Amino acid sequence: MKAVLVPSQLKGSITAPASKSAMQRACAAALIRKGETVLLNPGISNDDKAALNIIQQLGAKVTVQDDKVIIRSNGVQPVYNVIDCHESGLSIRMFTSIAALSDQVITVKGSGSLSKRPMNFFDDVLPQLGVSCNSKGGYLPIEIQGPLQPKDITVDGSLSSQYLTGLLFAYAAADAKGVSIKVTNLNSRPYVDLTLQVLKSFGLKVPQNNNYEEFYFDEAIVTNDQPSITYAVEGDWSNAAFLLTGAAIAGDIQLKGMDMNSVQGDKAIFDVLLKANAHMKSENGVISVKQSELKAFEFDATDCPDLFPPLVALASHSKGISRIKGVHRLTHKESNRAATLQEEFTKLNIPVSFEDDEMIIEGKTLKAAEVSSHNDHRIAMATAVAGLKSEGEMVITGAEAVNKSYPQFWSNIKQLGAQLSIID
Ligand SMILES: O=C(O)C1=C[C@@H](OP(=O)(O)O)[C@@H](O)[C@H](O)C1
Ligand SMILES: C=C(OP(=O)(O)O)C(=O)O
Repeated sequence: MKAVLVPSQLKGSITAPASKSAMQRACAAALIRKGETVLLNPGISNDDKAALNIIQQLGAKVTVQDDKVIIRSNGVQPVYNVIDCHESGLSIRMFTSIAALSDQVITVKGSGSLSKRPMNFFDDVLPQLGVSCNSKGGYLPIEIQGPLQPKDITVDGSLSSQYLTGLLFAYAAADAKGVSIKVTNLNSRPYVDLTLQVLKSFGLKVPQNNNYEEFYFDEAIVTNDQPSITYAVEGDWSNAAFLLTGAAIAGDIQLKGMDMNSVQGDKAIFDVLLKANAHMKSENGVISVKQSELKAFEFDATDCPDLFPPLVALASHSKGISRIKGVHRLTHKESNRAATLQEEFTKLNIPVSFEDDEMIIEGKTLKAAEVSSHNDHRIAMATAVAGLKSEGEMVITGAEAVNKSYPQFWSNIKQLGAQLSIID
């Protein structure tokens, strides 16, 4: 699928999509919690659908209604010996440890970009917890057989925080007592805060966080006496970043549905936009952003790597040289985002270079070109919002990649006034 975009202005009011990070965690929590969960504002992205399917494969009963999802579960009781994570990094890294709570042999599979993302963490760690684990040389598919037994363990958190998230859910579900997960070099820390917040919201056991170096599950017994809980999935700061950046480049919009007190690390987009001289404010639950003369900025995105793509779009329209730190965090995403951002923005006349762990972007007049999403939703959306102000018609191939996190992206920006055609 191709998106053909003519320079345009975004104007009007829109509600942000649901956070797939919160939605997938809520699915995991609803599976391990015994009882009924009502999810309000459920996500509809491919990653969210993958999570809803996985929890059914692991025994939960799911009813999807117009504006809510009802999940009934009695804990992990697989009804199928395969779980399919499609392209979701979070789902595979979270549900592999959760599925290992069962004593059945389970094959964990995925597709597309996920087949190229490393999973050797499981080969190293799960056997230490009594789980047999065989991956295909550190890649998918992975065959596991538990039951996982929580033990004192030390894991590496440098590649991804998602593995730790999976272990925290699995330990909470297994009612871990007096054990700790020690973690070295943890990156993407706000995502772990979100995990702890979801555990708490679902009445599950929350470990003590000792400076992101140790997560200690104490001896206390947690009783789950709420037969039904309701959880509202919050708005997604990671994808809101594209709408806000697009409006700062070429527009005047009001964005609803964002929690300014969210623990999502990508909320930092608000401060970076202000730093870049965007005209924006947050009032009564609505964020307003209006186009302005943008100026270069510096930002450390080590703990919020998903902000790189929208920030490169922002930098491309910001006068001067912007510097974004944390490039090493980009290698193992849906694409190698350091390489794909450089490749695609170079086509648009925007010089992107690297110095140590920093990406350096020069703001210049954007030339229109045909760019590729590399099957990476964030590359598709970054090039699109950058192309709102350019010297001609832009073509984005592989436009369907947005379905991974934000299937409504093209229709949402069209509704805001982007002159856009989608060609199958
Ligand atoms: O836990 C999560 O919801 C996520 C964690 C981050 O991954 P890493 O921890 O691998 O950086 C982020 O990039 C991903 O999009 C979602
Ligand atoms: C990297 C991402 O997601 P995941 O790792 O969950 O596939 C993303 O959404 O940018």
